[in-house]
Amino acid sequence: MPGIRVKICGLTRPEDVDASATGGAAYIGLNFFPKSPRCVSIETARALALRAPAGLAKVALVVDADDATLDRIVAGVPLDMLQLHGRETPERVAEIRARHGLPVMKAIGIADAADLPRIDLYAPVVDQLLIDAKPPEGAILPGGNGLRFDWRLLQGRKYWQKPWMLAGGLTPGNVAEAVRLTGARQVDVASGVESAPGVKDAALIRDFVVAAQAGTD
Ligand SMILES: O=C(O)c1ccccc1NCC(=O)[C@H](O)[C@H](O)COP(=O)(O)O
Repeated sequence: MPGIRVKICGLTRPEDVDASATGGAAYIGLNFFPKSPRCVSIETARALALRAPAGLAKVALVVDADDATLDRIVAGVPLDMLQLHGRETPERVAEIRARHGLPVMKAIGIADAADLPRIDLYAPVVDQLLIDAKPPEGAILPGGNGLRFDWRLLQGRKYWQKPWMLAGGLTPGNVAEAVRLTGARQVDVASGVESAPGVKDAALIRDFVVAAQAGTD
């Protein structure tokens, strides 16, 4: 069985790229949501993406971005995937995927069982799904809040129609349990590997990747 693939989301500094690569991550996330403490400019994102070694996939995270914004990001940054973390409809997701020629991952917020059908709604139009905690009402950030949902909601549902990642409040201390409970083969983390918002911690990244693999033991 191949190992768990980890995405470290919201890198802001060159040393975060190095820590993700040496720590064994499979993906890095570059955040373009202006209100996020993890937001980077196109110039910074480009420098971070160019620093990533071959095999470390670069994912651009956007929230309800318009075409002009997406055009600038895609033209300026070498990318492997787009992550849509807003209220994009399935039609908009399909449009973005066709326009930019990049694989697209749609984030789906989960709070309770009533949210689960949205996964099947988006599955036909995406390359990957990011199953994340739903942000609380009125939250400034639609993701990256360090909140988890009840992982038991995903129990017994290992095989969606598309590859998927589990996210939301994961930490080095709980990711093994999350993997065991949900059967996730990919996990994503932002705040659980930070020493402060937007500041990744190399030791936490390393511990997180090791702990994620332990979930399959
Ligand atoms: O991380 C952010 O600041 C962010 C802002 C706006 C939209 C999405 C954002 N993060 C998306 C991610 O992929 C996070 O890794 C995911 O939501 C999990 O975050 P966390 O619970 O902090 O690990």
